[in-house]
Amino acid sequence: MHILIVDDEPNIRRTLRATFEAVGHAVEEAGSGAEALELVGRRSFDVALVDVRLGDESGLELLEPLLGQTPRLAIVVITAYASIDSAVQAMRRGAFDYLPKPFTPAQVRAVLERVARVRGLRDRVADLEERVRAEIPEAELDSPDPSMRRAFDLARRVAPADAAVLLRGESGTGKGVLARALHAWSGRADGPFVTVSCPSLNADLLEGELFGHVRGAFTGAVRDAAGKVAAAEGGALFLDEVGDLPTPLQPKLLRFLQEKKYERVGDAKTRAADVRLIAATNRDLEAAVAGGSFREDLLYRLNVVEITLPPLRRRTDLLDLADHLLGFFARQTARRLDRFTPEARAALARHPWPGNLRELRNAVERAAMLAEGPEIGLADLPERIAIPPADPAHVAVEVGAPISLERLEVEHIRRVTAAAPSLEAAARILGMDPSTLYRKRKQFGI
Ligand SMILES: Nc1ncnc2c1ncn2[C@@H]1O[C@H](COP(=O)(O)OP(=O)(O)OP(=O)(O)O)[C@@H](O)[C@H]1O
Repeated sequence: MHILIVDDEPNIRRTLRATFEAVGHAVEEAGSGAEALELVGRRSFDVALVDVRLGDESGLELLEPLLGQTPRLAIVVITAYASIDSAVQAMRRGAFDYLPKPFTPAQVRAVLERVARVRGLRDRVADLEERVRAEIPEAELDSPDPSMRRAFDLARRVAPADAAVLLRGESGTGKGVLARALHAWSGRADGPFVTVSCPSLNADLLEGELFGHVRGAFTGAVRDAAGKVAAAEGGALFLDEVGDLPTPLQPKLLRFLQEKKYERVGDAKTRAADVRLIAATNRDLEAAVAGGSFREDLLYRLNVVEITLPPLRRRTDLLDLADHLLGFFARQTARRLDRFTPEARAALARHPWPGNLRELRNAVERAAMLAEGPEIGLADLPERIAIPPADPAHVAVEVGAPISLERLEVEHIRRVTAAAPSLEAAARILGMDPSTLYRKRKQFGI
């Protein structure tokens, strides 16, 4: 490390220099505050040891300008009187630690080890954030919006614990992205992150997918399979849309949460797994509990920690996000895309975004492809965003009404799905593949 010693006593400087150089650090000395600032202006340091008494000056006054120049600098304050007072003051002003005089070489080394450890952790967090971004390159894991900031702060705080986390929010608000980030910020980051999507056409298939099965356990089980719980060993299992977990599977998941034990379908052998559970839902699970489709005890096991993501239309940073995504797609397409026109911004701000971030991302990606100049105009946005509905309250959504085909499609899918006994049945009525129905529900935020 590069270490700066700021002390007006040459003897102390000499002793410290010898201690540090003996273990391979590079050292510079300053006898006054002015000298220290001069040196910091010229090159970067990892650690500064600053004596509280610098002749007539106070070392404490030096903290702010030093940190102003190098925010990452770890400042260790040396105080002759071992006075708690000046140490507390120093820490309040951003010092990393303090050393009471007289100190032994072992104490000095211990402080440096702490600096190195904290620095290592900080670098690791930055590295992990980078990896999450690489996986979802447009992900913005910071936000000035108060409710988003609360959500990100909470996620960072609970990430290291092994407790189950329940992510709530409408479709497309970023629950999947946050689940990955949470995992990347946890101590299990080197372990796998495995996703299971709970809306399934068949409880048996889902049970097999989750816990594994032996050959012949059910139709289609042609060979033994280990399942996703086993695949997530040492890492995290992300249960997407957990509100759609079929009722027969709920007691099995509950047992797994309580005991970390499970059996493969068709196998009597009990197996154990070390897996952290992250679940997401866009449903009102309390209402599902009241209606009897979701077990209350399972809900209380899943929501040890609950993080709610706000819908995009309520976020104060909607336009910042649009700018962020525009920057991302400009880089990706190597095109010059500077900004949205004021009209386009107004349309973005007015749109209700039923598909939330997913819809915004898709709209910006599309606009980035269509736009000719450096500005994104109204014409580059999808019609439903660019043109506000004439008077939505008075135009009935029905065949032949003056509305777009898309609005009709959304309404039709919504009604058929609500009336059908299962998603499979709804897909059959609509004449589409169940996976297409699943995708469309996501796309339109149904
Ligand atoms: N933090 C973010 N920054 C930028 N884009 C994001 C962020 N979070 C989500 N998105 C965008 O929105 C899309 C949808 O996010 P994600 O799949 O996490 O939502 P979700 O809430 O899990 O949706 P669903 O409930 O439908 O599964 C992502 O693919 C990404 O493009």
